[in-house]
Amino acid sequence: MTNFDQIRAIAFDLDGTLVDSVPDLAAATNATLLELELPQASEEQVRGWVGNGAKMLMRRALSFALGNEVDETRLTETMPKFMHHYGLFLEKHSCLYPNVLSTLTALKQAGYRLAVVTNKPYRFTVPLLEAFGLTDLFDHVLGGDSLAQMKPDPLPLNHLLQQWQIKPQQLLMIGDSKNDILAAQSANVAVIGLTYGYNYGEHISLSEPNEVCDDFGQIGQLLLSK
Ligand SMILES: O=C(O)COP(=O)(O)O
Ligand SMILES: [Mg+2]
Repeated sequence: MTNFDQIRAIAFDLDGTLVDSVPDLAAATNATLLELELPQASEEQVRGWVGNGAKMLMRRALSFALGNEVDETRLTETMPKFMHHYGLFLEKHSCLYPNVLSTLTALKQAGYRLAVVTNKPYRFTVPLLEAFGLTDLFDHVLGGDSLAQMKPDPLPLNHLLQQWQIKPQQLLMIGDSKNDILAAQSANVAVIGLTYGYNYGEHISLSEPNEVCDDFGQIGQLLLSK
């Protein structure tokens, strides 16, 4: 088992890790497609499109609905529609995964510094955390548009290392997608992969995280049972 003794700070992914947000992402995607008079997508399809931010989600949705590569102008015109619809849904059908609140609270109480590093646009990230009572747990919140690059680029994690003035071996990333694992590996940061989230239908162990967990509560067991 990986030794996490040096870890002082933890960066959490959001969608598919803390919050099951696909029902609302699917509702907003379909509201957008409906407005464009395009065919609807299933929740299962949308689940496979989440992971690289809102623009990539709409690129994949339009490409499905139109049956071809998406014209950039059309995508640019569609984004405000999606952002409007998602802002209306946001947390309506979303929920926290089991053991998230209790584990985050225990980690915070144990002295770990916590951050959110998501590819979701920042403007949706903050109200979503607020809706689930998580805001006060995190010292830093980085959205997909907070910096010049999003995961799988290591920039958000390198940014945290700088903000917190800690070494890569003191930071741990926790996420459900290969984008989280790749970002951590590129930043030389240890990473735990979760099996219950969204990873394009691929098992997270294929990305070779340091540990794999099926339940968020197991993170507490790995980091608090000393
Ligand atoms: O919004 C997305 O595409 C994914 O967001 P995540 O990075 O929190 O999983
Ligand atoms: Mg995720």
